[in-house]
Amino acid sequence: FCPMDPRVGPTIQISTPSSSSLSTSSTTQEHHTTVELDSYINVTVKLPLFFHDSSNKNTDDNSDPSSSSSSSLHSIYIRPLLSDEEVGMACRLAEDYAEENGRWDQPDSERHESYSTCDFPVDECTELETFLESSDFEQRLFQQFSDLYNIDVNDLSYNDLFVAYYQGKEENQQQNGDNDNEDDADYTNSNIMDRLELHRDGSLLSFSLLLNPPNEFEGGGTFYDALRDVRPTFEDGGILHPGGAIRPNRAGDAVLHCGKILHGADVVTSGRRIVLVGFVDVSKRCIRPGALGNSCKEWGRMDVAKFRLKRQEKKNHRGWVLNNSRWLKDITNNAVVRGFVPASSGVIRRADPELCRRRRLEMEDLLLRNIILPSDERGPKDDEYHQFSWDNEGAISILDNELEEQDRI
Ligand SMILES: O=C(O)CCC(=O)C(=O)O
Ligand SMILES: [Fe+2]
Repeated sequence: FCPMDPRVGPTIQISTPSSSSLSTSSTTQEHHTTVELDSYINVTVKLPLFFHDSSNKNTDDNSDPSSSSSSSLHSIYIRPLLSDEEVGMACRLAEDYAEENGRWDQPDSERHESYSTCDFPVDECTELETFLESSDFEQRLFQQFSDLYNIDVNDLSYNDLFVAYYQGKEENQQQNGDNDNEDDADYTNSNIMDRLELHRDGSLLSFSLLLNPPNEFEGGGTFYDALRDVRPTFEDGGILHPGGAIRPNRAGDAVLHCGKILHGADVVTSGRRIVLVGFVDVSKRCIRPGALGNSCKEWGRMDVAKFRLKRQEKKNHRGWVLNNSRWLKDITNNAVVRGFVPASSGVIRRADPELCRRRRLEMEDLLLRNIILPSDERGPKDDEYHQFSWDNEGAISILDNELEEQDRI
């Protein structure tokens, strides 16, 4: 066993939810969701570990016990959150609203500046918002997050909740079939998205809940860089796919994950995929100060390496001829002294995509081990405004604050 080997298989658990964790029956509600959800399966996919701390062989040294093992954030959880009946209703309400208002025709770059998606926020559509409220959706979701990550529901809050739409490029072409200019790729492909590139969310926790039936599209799902080389096994219920995509096999199932895990939406090759996506913030009292800032600095370094290589490549030459004749007049014809400096191999080496990916995954692994403080290290439960006194804690926590203002990074 080598902890550095990303090909270590995932730990996948399948179980039916315990009625205590997901009971949706409520005597106070007029509608009846009963415990239908309990009959659906749960799947948990654990990310391989990438970080191997060779300097910390001494197990007596407990200077940073939090970084010594994987945490609940290393797992991706597929959980039923809406019943068949509920998800059918939610999907219809979302579709009607989006169609009437043209909300899925192009990415909304005002709401999500980087990595825009074709979407609309739930609070824009009163019918859907009211329906989700009447179904106690938030309570169900937060309870699920709370159970999975050991965070009090009072420490969770929505940062964003929206319905996103992906569509295969083929469908776009058919829809625009009256256009007979085949060269006009922009027109035939339209602005509708078929995927979302790898990114991290601004929120610590995220989910995407499939609203339409999985037989309405091919491809799609949420994919994770850390699962790229993990081989699916028959035990995963057909949910994990080669390349690292997780595709729930029933509408109403949600994929819950830490938003800081590098992920994206896999290409929808045909049909349309509608998902309810949420970014969920965790109060600062539960977060280790500086943890996110440190990881971002490392990830930034990888981006800089890539950028430097691109710049070097643009120069389009293989090196620099030294001109030492000004200083070494007597031996100007000596080729050794004249010299030739090749374009920096260090720049090429540091920007190697696999090396950068490995380093990014190591930092991600460390972040997942560290970012949530153990319950006994969390500050007092306080009113929300207490969060903002953080600026006193120095530059790194200010960096954390700035990062939190972004929706996707
Ligand atoms: O579509 C998905 O499953 C993932 C979407 C996502 O990552 C996002 O909207 O930030
Ligand atoms: Fe995301």
